[in-house]
Formats: sequence, C-alpha cells, structure tokens
Amino acid sequence: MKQELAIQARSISKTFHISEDSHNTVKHRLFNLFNPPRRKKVEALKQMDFDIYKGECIGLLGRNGCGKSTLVRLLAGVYPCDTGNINIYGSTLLMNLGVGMSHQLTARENIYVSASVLGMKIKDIDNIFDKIVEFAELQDFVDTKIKYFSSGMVARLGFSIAVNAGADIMFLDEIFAVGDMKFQEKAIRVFESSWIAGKTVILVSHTMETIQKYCNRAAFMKNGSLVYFGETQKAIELYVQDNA
Ligand SMILES: Nc1ncnc2c1ncn2[C@@H]1O[C@H](COP(=O)(O)OP(=O)(O)OP(=O)(O)O)[C@@H](O)[C@H]1O
Repeated sequence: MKQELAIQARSISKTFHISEDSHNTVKHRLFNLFNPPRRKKVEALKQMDFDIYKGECIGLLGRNGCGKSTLVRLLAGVYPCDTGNINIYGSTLLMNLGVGMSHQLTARENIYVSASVLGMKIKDIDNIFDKIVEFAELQDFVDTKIKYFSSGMVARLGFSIAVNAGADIMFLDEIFAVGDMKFQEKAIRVFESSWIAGKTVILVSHTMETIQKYCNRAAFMKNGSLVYFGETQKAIELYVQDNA
C-alpha cells in the first residue's frame, strides 16, 4: 500500500540569537555604555530531513533543550525555518500549552479562531461549540481571556478543539502530563478510540510507556540534531542511554 505524505521536511534548521546581558535598567546601561550586550548563538535545530506519513503517530524524544519544541513549532508554522522547507499536507493544530492560541482572546474567541484556521465554517463551529467547551470542562470560563487560565486549562482547550474540530495533523506536547488526572484519562480514552485512526500525530513526551504504547515510529534528538528516526524501541533505547 502506498503511504501518503503528511509532512515533508528538507534541510530545515533554526538558530536563535540571544543576548546574554539584559541591559534593561538605566544603571545597567550607564555602566555598560561601551560594553554592548553579549550575543549568544543557539543552534536549536541543526539541518535535518524526514518524511512523516498520514496516520502515523510519531514520538519525539530527547533531553530538555535538545530542540523538540523548536522542531514542533517549525512544523506548525509558529517560527519560520532559517534554511530548508517544510511541506504540510492537511490542516494542523499545535497544542502546546496554548501556543497557537491568543492569550488576549477569550476561550470562546479562541475556539472560533482555531476552528476557522482548521477550515471550519462558522455555522459548523456553532454546532460543535458546546461539545468543545464541555469536553475541556471549561463551561464557567467561556468568556474569560485565556491569559487568566492555568497551563492545564489552556492545554485542555487546545486538545478539545483539535479532537472536536478534527485537525488532520496534531502536535501534542506532553498532553498526558498537563491536565489533571480526570482529563488525562479522557485524553487517553480519545487516543484509544477510533478517533485517532487516520490522524497524524507528533507526540512529545518524557514518559516512555506513552511513546511505546501509541507511536509506530519515533525520533531521538540530541543537541539540536536528529540522531535517529525509525523504530520506536530503538529511539527509546537511545534516549534511555542518553539519560544514564
Ligand atoms: N524563542 C527562543 N529564543 C531563544 N532561544 C530559544 C527559543 N526557543 C528555544 N530556544 C533555545 O533553543 C534550544 C532548544 O529549546 P527547545 O525548547 O526546542 O528544547 P526542548 O527539547 O523542547 O526542551 P524541553 O524538553 O525542556 O521542552 C534551547 O537551548 C533553548 O534555550
């Protein structure tokens, strides 16, 4: 059977330039007039290529700071790539503690904006609106700006929008770790239902059981490089070795 592409990444990379000293205060600036803030280059993502196919659930493994979130953000279009290009075949939604949602908007407004981005018509969003709010258990916070939400509440809202609005490609960053126990159980039920069939999921998790259970392939990253992309078990072994 011919596999259909969902994501194609070619020679993508990302470097951040950060200033080490914060010359924010007047005192700081006066004392450092001839001493500009030092700039540091962080190669968050070194050039990499890969293909992800429709219906795959890909695990993304690596220690803190290895570049997982940067990669997910590039794929979701949050940051532009410095080099290379990414082709996405389908609608995407990033559910990473509210990245992709506007903190200045209410839950209601975010639902309409995110679902529209996924290609839904206003009338169709009206029909699933209550389901989204109910699933996220945010009935009492519909008209609250999400900047007042806890990170778990934002993650619940993002997950609920994706589940109910039906994104084709989803980036889930520690989705099983952010909600409370009840929500985690719900997220697991969704994962184990037929809903997941046909969807493409990129799952970032530090919990090996989760990766083992749901991912058909996995990637292991280290210091911004894609070290391995293939069998889930092998990627887990590399990650465990890297933590030893
Ligand atoms: N917006 C940014 N500006 C500057 N540096 C950044 C930015 N985002 C990430 N970085 C840097 O890029 C590197 C990779 O960070 P990233 O968040 O992608 O790692 P991660 O693997 O997702 O880590 P974690 O497991 O802690 O979530 C780090 O050194 C980080 O400091």
